[in-house]
Amino acid sequence: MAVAVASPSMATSTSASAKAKSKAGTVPPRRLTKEALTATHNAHLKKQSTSPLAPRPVKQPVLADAYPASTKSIRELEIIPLTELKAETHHRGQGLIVKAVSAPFVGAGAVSIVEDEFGNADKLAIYNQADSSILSGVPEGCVVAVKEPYYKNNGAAGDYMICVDHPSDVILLRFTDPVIPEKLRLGPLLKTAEDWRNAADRAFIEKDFPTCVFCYTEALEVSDDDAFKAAVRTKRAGVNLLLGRYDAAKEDALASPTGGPRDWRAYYNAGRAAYGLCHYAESHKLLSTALSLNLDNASVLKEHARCEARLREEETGEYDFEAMHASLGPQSVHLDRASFLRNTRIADSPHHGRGLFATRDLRAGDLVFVEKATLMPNQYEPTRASAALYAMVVRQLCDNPSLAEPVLALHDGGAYERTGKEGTMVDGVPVVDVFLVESIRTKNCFSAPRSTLLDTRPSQPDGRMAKGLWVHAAYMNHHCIGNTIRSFVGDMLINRATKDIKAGEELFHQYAPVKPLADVRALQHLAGWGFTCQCVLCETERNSSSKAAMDKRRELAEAVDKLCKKKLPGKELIPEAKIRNVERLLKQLEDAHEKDVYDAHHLPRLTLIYPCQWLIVAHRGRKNHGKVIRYGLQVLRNFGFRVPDETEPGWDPRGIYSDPESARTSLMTIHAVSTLRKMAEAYASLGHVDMSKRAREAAEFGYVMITGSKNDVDTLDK
Ligand SMILES: C[S@@+](CC[C@H](N)C(=O)[O-])C[C@H]1O[C@@H](n2cnc3c(N)ncnc32)[C@H](O)[C@@H]1O
Repeated sequence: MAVAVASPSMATSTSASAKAKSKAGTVPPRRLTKEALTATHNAHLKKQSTSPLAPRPVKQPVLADAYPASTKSIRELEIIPLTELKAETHHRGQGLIVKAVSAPFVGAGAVSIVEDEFGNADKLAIYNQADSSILSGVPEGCVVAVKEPYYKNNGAAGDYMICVDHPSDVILLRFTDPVIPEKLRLGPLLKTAEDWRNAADRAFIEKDFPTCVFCYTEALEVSDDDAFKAAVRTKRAGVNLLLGRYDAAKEDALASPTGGPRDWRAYYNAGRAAYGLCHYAESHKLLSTALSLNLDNASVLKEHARCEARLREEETGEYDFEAMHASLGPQSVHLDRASFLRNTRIADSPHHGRGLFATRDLRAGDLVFVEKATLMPNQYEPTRASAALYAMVVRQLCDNPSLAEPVLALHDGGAYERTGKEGTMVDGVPVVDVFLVESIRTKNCFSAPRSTLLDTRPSQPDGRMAKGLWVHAAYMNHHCIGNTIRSFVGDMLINRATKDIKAGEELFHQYAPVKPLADVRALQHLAGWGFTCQCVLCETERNSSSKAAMDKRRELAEAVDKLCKKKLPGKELIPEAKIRNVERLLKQLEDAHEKDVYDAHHLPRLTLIYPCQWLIVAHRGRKNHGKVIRYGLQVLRNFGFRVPDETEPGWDPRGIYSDPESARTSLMTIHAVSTLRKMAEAYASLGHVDMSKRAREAAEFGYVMITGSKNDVDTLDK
C-alpha cells in the first residue's frame, strides 16, 4: 500500500500550539457537544476517500515530543470520565473506557466519536495501528480502553481530542470483559460459538480479515469443544498467514493437531509461518513433519524444497545473482532468498558499543555476508520512504511480537529513555513505543536502490532509494576507509570485502559516501549518527591540517565546481584552454594539501578526485591516451591506493586491492572502477596490451565489489 506523509495542515500551527500549551494541565472550560462533534465528524466521513489505492498517510513522530508507551494493564489504572481529561496532559496512572458511537474516519489515523459510561462524548484519534487490527478503524459499537491517555488541542478553540500514538496504548475489549462499566456493556453480540464461527466465515468471504480473526477469537472463547476449537484454530491460522501475522499463525497451527488424518495441515501451516519469519531451520523441521504425515502432498513437497534451498543459501552463501537481478520488477523487490551470515559475528567494539567482526580470513572481493531485509517497504519515493519504513516497523512489531527482540536490541542513539518493558506483552498485546521505533530507525536504516548494478548505469539512475532495516548489518560501525562495501538487489543487502581481512578483525563500511571536505564530513557524522570518526583520514585531517589550508582547499574545490559545473564532460570536444584552466586549478589544489600530512601518511586527497576525473574524460575525448593514464593514476592515488606516479614496468593494477599499504588508506568506490576501465582503454590505444588487460581485470574485480556480483563492467557506459 502506498504511504504518504501527513500534510502540514494536519499539524497544529505554532501560535495555536503556544496557546494550547498555556492551557496545559487544566480541564478545558468549553468542549464541543456530542451533537457538534458528530455533525463535523459526519461531514468528514462524507469526504473520506474510499479508494484502497489512495496513499495512506503516516503520522511520523516528532522525537522532541516523545513520551513513553503505557506499560500498565488497564486493570491497574484508575478509570476516569472524559470530563476529567486535562489539556496537553499525559494522564499517568489513569485510563478511559469508551464506546465508539460513530463510524471511523480513516486518514493518517482512525478518528471516532466515543462516549463514556456517563454519556460524555469526545474525539478519539488512534494512530499507528497495523492494517490487520480492527483498531485501524474501530467499528461503531466497539468498546476500547485507552491507557494513560494524552489529551490535546486540535488547533481550534474548544477542539480537543484523545490522541493515541503508541499502538499498545489502546486495547479492544471483548464485549463480555468485566472491566467494561455496566452502562457500556452490550453483552455478547452473538450467542453461540457456531454463530461466531459463521460470522467469521462470512467476514472471510468478504475479505474482512481483521473482523474474521476477531470473530474466530470469540468463537474460541465461547466454545469448550476441543474438536470445534481445533478446527477454528486451523482456520484462524490460515487467516493469520494471509495477514502476515506469522507468530499468531504458528501458535494457532501448532495448537490444532488432534491426532487425526488432517494433522499434516497444522504442521504445514506452522512451517509456512516459520518461513514467513525467515526461521528456515524451524520451518524445515515442521514441513518435514507435515511431509511424514502426508508423503505425496504437492504443496508440502513444494514448500519443503523451497525451504531446503533457503537452508543451502544460509549454509554456503551461494546465490544465483543473475536470477535475482532478473526477478526484480517494480512490484517484486522482496526476493525469496535467505541470509548468509556465518562469516561474521556481533561483539563489543573498541569504536562504539557493538560491532561486526570477521569469523574467518577473507580476501578482497569475498562475500562477507548477504542479508535479507528484516523490513523494507517497496517505497522508492524519496518523500515517503522514511515514513513508510517507520510505519512498517511499528505495524510489524504489533503483528509479529517475536520481531521485538532483534529490532529493539539495536542502538537507539542513547538519548531515548527506555522503560525496559518495550516488546513485552501487556493486556494481550506487545508494548510498542513509536518514539523508540523512530529513534532506532533513524540510527540504523539504510537507503537502498532497487539494484546497485542498474544504479551504476549513467542512463538509468533515478537516484530513488527505499529505506530498510537489516538488523545484522546494522551492527556494523562506520569507517571512511572501510574494509567492506554494501550493494543491493531488491531487499537483499550484499556485503563484500574491499581488502584482505583477518579472522577477528572488525568490519566497517561507509554509512554514506565520504564527503571530500573534512569539516563537512565531520558534521554529517555528528548530525546523522552522533559520532566523531576516528579513521586515519578524519583523525589526521582534524589534528594536522591547518584551518587556512582547509579553507584554501574549499575555495579551490568550489572554483573547480564552478568552472566544470559539477558534471563530467559529455561527448563534446573540450577546448584546450579550458583543460589548461582545470589543470591549473588542480595543481593549486594539490599544493593546498600539506605534504607532511598527506604525502607522509599517504592519505587520500578527496577534493582532487573530481578535477582528475574531469580531466580524464576531457583528454579521452581528445585521444590524449597518455594523459588519461596519468590522471587515472592520480585518481587511484587520491583515493589512497599505492600506485606509481607514471606506469612502471611490472606495475600491476590488479594488486591494489590486496596491497597491505593501500589497505590502510584506500577507499573503494565506483569511481576507482570506472577510472581503471578508462585506463585499460587508453593502454590498449597505446598498444600496451598487457597493461590494458591488467587494468581491465582490476576494473572487473572492483565492479564485483561495487555491484555485489560478477557483472559486465561495460554496463558503466550503458
Ligand atoms: C548502526 S549503529 C552501529 C552499531 C552500534 N555500534 C551498536 O552498538 O549497536 C550506529 C551507531 O554506532 C555508532 N558508531 C558507528 N560508527 C562509529 C565510529 N566509527 N565511531 C564511533 N561511533 C560509531 C554511532 O553512535 C552510530 O549512531
